[in-house]
Amino acid sequence: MASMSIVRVDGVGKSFRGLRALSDVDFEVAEGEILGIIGPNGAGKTTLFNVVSGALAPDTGRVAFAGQDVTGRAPDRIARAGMVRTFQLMRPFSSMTVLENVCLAAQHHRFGRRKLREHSLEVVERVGLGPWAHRAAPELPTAGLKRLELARALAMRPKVLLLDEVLAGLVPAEREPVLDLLARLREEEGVTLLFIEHIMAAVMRLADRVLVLDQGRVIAVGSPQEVTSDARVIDAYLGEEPTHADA
Ligand SMILES: Nc1ncnc2c1ncn2[C@@H]1O[C@H](COP(=O)(O)OP(=O)(O)OP(=O)(O)O)[C@@H](O)[C@H]1O
Repeated sequence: MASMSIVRVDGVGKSFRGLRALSDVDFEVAEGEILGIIGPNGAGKTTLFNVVSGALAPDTGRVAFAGQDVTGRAPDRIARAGMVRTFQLMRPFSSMTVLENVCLAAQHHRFGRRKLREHSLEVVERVGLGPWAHRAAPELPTAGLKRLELARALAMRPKVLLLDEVLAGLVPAEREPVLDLLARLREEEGVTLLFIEHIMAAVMRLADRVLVLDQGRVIAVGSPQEVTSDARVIDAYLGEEPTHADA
């Protein structure tokens, strides 16, 4: 079957000592598409990213990126091939500046020293951390650390970016520029985005399609409107909306 999809997940299952974190997960993402991933705590969202990015080998099923089977391939190889993830808890190298942290992520491009710094500084400015470029990374407030995590991923020039709750811990005013940046990445560079997010307003605004996980299974896939009016989704997740309130 001819396919335009850049990411393809087929029959993925993963258990942790008998706990089925993922069961028979299938989906495809088209190049340049923005896929939101939602679901209650423990639904398997992060585990799915771990499998797709190579951090965890699935028990069953396959992951393909750009037509290549990458199942079980090392995460750094997958990242270098162009599928890059961010982490919920970012760990900057504490003895380094913001810029140095980004340079480190960009290093695999084998740019010369000057080009590496130029490229990294561009990315630092792009995420709005220009004024912080030469400060020690741990001095950044939460919103800054989130941006640094995004900058490190962008420095790798991803074709596919997997974002694990990039908005968590940000106040609404801090979210807007991040959402704008993500929308621009797709518009201007055709970057494909998969993003795990609890903030529904952000999902509604950014996602072309939404995939809903519950207890390790895909219970719905569709447009944000379709998914949010789906009775199963309301039951499993949106019904408890107050616990996901924006606070
Ligand atoms: N390395 C691990 N060892 C054992 N159990 C794990 C491991 N990773 C995840 N799990 C379990 O697998 C299930 C799915 O977890 P996962 O973190 O993928 O869910 P999630 O949807 O990302 O949740 P959250 O929204 O809280 O981040 C949970 O029950 C979790 O406790």
